[in-house]
Amino acid sequence: MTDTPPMKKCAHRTRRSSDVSLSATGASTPSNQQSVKRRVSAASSANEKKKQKRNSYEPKKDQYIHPYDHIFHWSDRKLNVNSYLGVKSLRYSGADIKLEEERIELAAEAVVKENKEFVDKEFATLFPDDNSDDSDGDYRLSDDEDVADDENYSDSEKYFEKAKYVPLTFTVTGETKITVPTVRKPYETTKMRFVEPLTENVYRNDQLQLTHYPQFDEFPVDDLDYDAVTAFLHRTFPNGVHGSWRNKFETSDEMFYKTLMAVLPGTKNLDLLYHALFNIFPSYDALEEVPKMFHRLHKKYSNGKVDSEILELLDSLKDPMKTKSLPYFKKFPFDVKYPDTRKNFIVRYIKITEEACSENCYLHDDELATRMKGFFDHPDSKELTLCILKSTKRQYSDFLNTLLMRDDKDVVKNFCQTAKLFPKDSCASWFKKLLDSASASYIDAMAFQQKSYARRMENFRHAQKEDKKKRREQNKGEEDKYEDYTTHCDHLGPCGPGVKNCPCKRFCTVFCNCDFNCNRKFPGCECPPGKCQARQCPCNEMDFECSELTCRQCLEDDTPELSSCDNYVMTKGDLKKIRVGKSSIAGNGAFLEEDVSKEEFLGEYVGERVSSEEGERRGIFYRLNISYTFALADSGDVDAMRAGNVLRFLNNSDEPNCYIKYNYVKGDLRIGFYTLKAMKAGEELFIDYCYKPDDAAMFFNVAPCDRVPRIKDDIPIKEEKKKNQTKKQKK
Ligand SMILES: C[S@@+](CC[C@H](N)C(=O)[O-])C[C@H]1O[C@@H](n2cnc3c(N)ncnc32)[C@H](O)[C@@H]1O
Repeated sequence: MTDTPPMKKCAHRTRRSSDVSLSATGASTPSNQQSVKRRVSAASSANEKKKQKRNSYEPKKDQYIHPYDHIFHWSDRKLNVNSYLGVKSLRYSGADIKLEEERIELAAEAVVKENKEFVDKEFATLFPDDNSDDSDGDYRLSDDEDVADDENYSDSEKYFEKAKYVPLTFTVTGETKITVPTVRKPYETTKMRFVEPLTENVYRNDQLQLTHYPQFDEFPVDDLDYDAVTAFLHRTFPNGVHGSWRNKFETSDEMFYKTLMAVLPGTKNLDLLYHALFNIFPSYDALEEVPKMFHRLHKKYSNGKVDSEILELLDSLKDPMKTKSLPYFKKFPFDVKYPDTRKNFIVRYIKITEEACSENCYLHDDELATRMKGFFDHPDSKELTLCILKSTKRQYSDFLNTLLMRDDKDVVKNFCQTAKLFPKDSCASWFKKLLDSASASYIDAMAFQQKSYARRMENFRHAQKEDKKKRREQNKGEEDKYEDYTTHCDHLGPCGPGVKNCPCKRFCTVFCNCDFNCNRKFPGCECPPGKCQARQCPCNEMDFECSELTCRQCLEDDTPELSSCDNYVMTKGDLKKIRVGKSSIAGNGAFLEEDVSKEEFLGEYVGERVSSEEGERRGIFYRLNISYTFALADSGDVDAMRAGNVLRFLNNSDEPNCYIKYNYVKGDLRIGFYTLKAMKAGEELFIDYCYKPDDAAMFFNVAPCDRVPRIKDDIPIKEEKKKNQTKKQKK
């Protein structure tokens, strides 16, 4: 788990292994429950703070606006999209949501009615002589059956009454009273388990809504309290359980789209609209995904008559996949996404406006008019082409970032508008600074040479030393933790933890989009082949696997069969021959199928790469059975429950023959398994899970059926047991 305290005894060779352990996430020991709660409450207070901060958001003049800041957030923060609709942004309350819901419900009812009429008409043409005779196999309910159906099933309360499962209200210790929507006990089904084989981690989103209730018969107890488990699930998933709440309108995509189009013209606040939509149609993905889906549906169902106003509106909503709310989306192959990473400039086009904004407008400046000529592609052009150097001066960077890094757009349509946001200088003066930072041709821009490796390494080490000093003062000597190096930066100007636009906390990597001479960019190593296992190798020192983007020499002789670099094993995806067999300790285990030597790489522990929060949620189910989750400090979890490789079968031992070492591969933290000694084929492999005593007691000594939480409480069961015992004694 993310905040696992120092482990009892750990054979890991990793220097900072205390950050990580095979997670016993969700184990139902009291201490663990408390820690989950603590984490939840800490997270919620942090969220509250974030929310407050967002609500008080007022873009200041002069403020750099990062592209992500324009992305739609689920808050009542003021958004440009509302001004597009010609109304002011509104803050909203519960009553506002209710009103909005009513508006949507009306529209949805109309769409459903229209659809029903359409279907009826279709049927009428298909079966013009139909007189409800089902003799030809076309079964239709008789009038009587229709009534019975209505009476028994249309009203959910009556339905539940009939089924003897009524909604239950109860108080969870120390928490608020909640009403639990009841579910019917599912039919008996056979268990189905399979694991998808993986060769590398796959990134998974947070699943904020549970897609379906679990098969309760999977839980190995007879007296399981279904209602309590249901309540627990509702508390665990922020967006509830699919289909269990107000899912009044189970509709098709098309009907959902029609409802949206019906309500959109009267919309005063998009935040509110989406919030209410989600309340009514919870089955339509998580809250964060609705805007994206809206875009997709519009493209699909507008029948070629794409409404440009709507599209513009949708564009302004942006793709929430890019936001930080879904932490792992940002990690998709950025080395492909940013192929220009190694270049030191960006290209932008500036549209020359027709009207001057003021007396000090750049359009009135003769000197600038002459300079501009050098940036036109041809004499009649109305757009300047600029190659802007990323290493622009700090004094200019706020302005240039706001002007050029917005909306991922290449063309700046209104220079004066941005200049107005920075009134400390005139429009003409900002334009001059823009031209100062740019070249007119790629060739000129490329002419800036990359500094030598030795120079870059020297700058890097110096910057790291300075940072470390500062951190030591701030953290009072606390040990460095593993960090997430996939937050690559993408801005102009210098980098660093104190710099507004730079998300890189510790240092930049080759995947960052900053200038190639950036002082904070890790330059890789220059070791000869086969020498990178030594701690003297800068990559090894940083727990980074060598990369062909930074390290030239060690990978020079690399072939698909044989790696010339010994710090490249996980990138290559090497895996020793290992089979699954009956363990000498518990359940299945992993056995060698070839001889290995000491300190040999066995393979990477792969699975679904999820956020720590998602790991916690999944852990709630795993505590009922078995856990395959590895926690990676603050970088999330690797869960091999549903997908993984053979290394998921390694059991725990206090005398392990393998150990774990964590390495960054392409900036992402990954788990490597290594041997502690030479071994022969046939031997079973073990690692030390580094569990806390509570977790060990839970997962190693307690049968799964005894781990099941009886939230409604144990008392009736205990009393039942006592009664039985006294009966027996009497006999
Ligand atoms: C990653 S799995 C290991 C493979 C597992 N034995 C199987 O059959 O799939 C971890 C689970 O194995 C079991 N386990 C591992 N080491 C154990 C040990 N030393 N004693 C008891 N159970 C153990 C626990 O149930 C634990 O949650």
